[in-house]
Amino acid sequence: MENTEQFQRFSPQRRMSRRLSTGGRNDSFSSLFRPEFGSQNSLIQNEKMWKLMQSYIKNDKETIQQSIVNHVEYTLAKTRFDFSIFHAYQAISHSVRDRLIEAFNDTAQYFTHHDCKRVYYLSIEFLMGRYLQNALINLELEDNYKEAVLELGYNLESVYEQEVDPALGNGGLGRLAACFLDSMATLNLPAWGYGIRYSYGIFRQLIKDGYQYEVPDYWLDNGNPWEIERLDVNYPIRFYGYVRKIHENGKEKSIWEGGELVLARAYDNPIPGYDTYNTINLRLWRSLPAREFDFNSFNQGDYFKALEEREKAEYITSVLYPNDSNYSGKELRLKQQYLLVCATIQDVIRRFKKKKRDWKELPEKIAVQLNDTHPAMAIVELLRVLIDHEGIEIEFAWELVYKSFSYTNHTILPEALEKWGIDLLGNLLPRHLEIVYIINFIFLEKVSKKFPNDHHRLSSLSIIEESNPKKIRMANLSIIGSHAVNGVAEIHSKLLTTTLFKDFYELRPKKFQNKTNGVTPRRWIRCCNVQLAQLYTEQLGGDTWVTDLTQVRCLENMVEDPDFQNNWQRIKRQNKEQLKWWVKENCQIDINIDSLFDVQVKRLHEYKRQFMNILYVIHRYLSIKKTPADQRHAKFLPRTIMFGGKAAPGYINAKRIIKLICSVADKVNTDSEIGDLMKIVYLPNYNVSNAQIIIPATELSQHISTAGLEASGTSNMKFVMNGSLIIGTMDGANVEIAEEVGKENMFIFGALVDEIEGLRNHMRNTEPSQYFPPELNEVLQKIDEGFFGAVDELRELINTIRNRNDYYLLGADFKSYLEAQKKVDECYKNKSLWTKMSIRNAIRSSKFSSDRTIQQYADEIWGVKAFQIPNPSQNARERVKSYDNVAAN
Ligand SMILES: Cc1ncc(COP(=O)(O)O)c(C=O)c1O
Repeated sequence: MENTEQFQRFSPQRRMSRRLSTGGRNDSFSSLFRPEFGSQNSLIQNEKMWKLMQSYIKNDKETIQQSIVNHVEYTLAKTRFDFSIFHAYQAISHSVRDRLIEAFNDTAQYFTHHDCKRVYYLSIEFLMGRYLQNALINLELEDNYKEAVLELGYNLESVYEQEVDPALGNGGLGRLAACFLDSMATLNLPAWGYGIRYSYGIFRQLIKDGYQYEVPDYWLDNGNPWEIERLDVNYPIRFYGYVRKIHENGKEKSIWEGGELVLARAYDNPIPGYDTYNTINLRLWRSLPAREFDFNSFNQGDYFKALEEREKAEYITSVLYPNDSNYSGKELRLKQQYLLVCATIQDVIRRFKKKKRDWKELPEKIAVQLNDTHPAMAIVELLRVLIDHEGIEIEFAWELVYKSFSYTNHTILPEALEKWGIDLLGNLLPRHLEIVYIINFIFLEKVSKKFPNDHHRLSSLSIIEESNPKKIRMANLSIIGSHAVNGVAEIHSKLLTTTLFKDFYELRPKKFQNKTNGVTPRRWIRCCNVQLAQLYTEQLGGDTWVTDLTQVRCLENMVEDPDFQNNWQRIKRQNKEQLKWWVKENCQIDINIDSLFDVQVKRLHEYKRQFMNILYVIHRYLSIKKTPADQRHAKFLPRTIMFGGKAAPGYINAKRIIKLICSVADKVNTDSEIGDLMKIVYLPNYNVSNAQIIIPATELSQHISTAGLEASGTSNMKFVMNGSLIIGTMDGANVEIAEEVGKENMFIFGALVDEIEGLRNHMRNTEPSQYFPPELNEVLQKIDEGFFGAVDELRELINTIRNRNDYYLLGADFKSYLEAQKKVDECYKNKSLWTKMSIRNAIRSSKFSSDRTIQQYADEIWGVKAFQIPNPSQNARERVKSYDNVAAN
């Protein structure tokens, strides 16, 4: 038990000596910190209180039941006469939370005690999904709770269903951040996530008459047992105002003042690792009115107006922007971004300064990872604090910043690249605009020394885009302010260095890296596919594969084993059964359990080409119709084609694609000639908890983006891990999946990334009806004729590809897509062959564990090491007396 003794040597006084970080009039940065209150506090002096905290809560059935019942009575104040299963969920969650908090506090103190280098993962989105099952599995308490809860009259699985799905993200980027947290905790890294606690997550999607309706998702309606509101952790955030210059000791000093102040309050969300006691933190910020009282406005009698102003502060973190891969240049969005980074940087600096040390140690103690450019203003904010508040010379401050930051790029789509107009930015953050100009000036001077008179290069590298109005390019800022830049799959990282960031690459090639994405096997196998997890555990003689997925590769010798194949098929069938019931309940459609479950679930986007999928479905439908009835079953395999995903509310073409899918579904599903041969389903409100049902049940999943446009994808990895075969293009992580599982175990089609430019040129110079294959022309004509109704809007949709304007190259890839689909049918006819391919996909997918990804980030970018807190003895459960050493957090 490494370090236990050291823990015991510290005095209890310091435990609550955390500095309070706000309050009062916060007109200057130095007034952020209130004096410590610890030493005067009698509770802290009271040895008895801390002694009482020394033992852990036990995890036997009776203790668990008692803790649940206590929460029913004392937390929820419920009686037997008004108690529902939802209250049971709340009480159970609180009892799990108690256990999480023990580990969470001890972990925080352990890291502080070891003064380890920490990584801060900044992301504007965290798409966490439900907590309860994940927490129980990571704490290895699921069986204990199952038994305890059953005796109290509840089935744990039904209790899981009570939880709202916290959806504080749009899709891949936010879900990646959630998987990374799980891996950082599991790998014992001293890591913190920082994000925003939106009151409204991504909207709930309803599909009615084939149209998407967006319903606000006020996910906090019934409280959130998983968060800890930190009433004492509030930071002031300034917006607008002006910069005043003063001279001090012969130097010019900038003071940013005036404008508006709001507070950012911390909400902590414990993230437990698996097979470790370490539990890390996701700290989310919520905006609140600043506390100081504006006597003027209240005195002038405009009481309600003054209150309204204060309400506006809460609005900042109210809503998640529902755009995926699309930049929205709204001031409120910039406010959200700045609130996140300003509060986070204050928190990071406060923690760094808890110990007296030299600023040069900063990059040895912190690594800040930017998940895309949304939090990039953190670069400028840290520099501002160092030069304006800490009085550090700019050259040295810049070195500290640059060494501390790293940046992950998630897309090369031009519409997703963030660029803030200088008027908007300069108005909201005047001092930051000045600093951006300074950074840019220093940077461009260095560039022009290396490349004299290369104006083109200077203008492409500049942070300022010389457009009208001028714009700040956040990607350029992120690259310049980071010591490492990475893409998220090999092909994407390569494209960054050859296209979007080519000039940056030529300047500093070593800065550019690849970190292929990954997903956590805890949620995406162990939680969502319990039977598969059991099979692995039985076959491998233990469950250590959950933290070392490479072990499942050892099952290669089972691929030909008929018993293993049968088990594999049985598991898939049970998962299909579960999805069938979900579809019945949510879509009122009966689907054929023996049909091939063919799924495309992801955000609706033209580059993801759900449009091409549905065009193929129409072709298949027409082909069935053309075949004489008595030959149809011999010629066509039954398929259930499922789509799911949200369209951004303002994305008209994406919404038209939903309409087309639903119109085709209406036609096909009610066509008595088709019967069980084909069903089309639009799965509403695709989110993490639905994904956990859909993915394990899928047999074929579609990842069919135009080559070069999907940076990585992460759902492709989840599907493969769960034994789905991929029909896909050579794009994103599909390329590496093919390397791992073997091309022969996938259905690959379509143009390669190097061919795209040539195809686009060809398309522009050719009549579409000539370059489209006849099958596609036939399908387009049917839509045009009104065969599926909604003629006007569907015609608008098909015109997006018909007017020599098929940017996403559906026409070019359609023929090879048809061929790939034919191969799918052939393979599916041979059950044994399909099963073997499915097994190979799953057991060869270990590269795509986010544990691998995070270990690479830790070693190759962050330079952080694991610190595992000693696990308290399972028998005695004598608590490590860690409470008495240092102020945590
Ligand atoms: C709810 C949700 N949305 C979006 C994604 C990302 O999907 P993709 O990688 O296919 O874009 C995922 C990944 O599983 C997800 O769970």
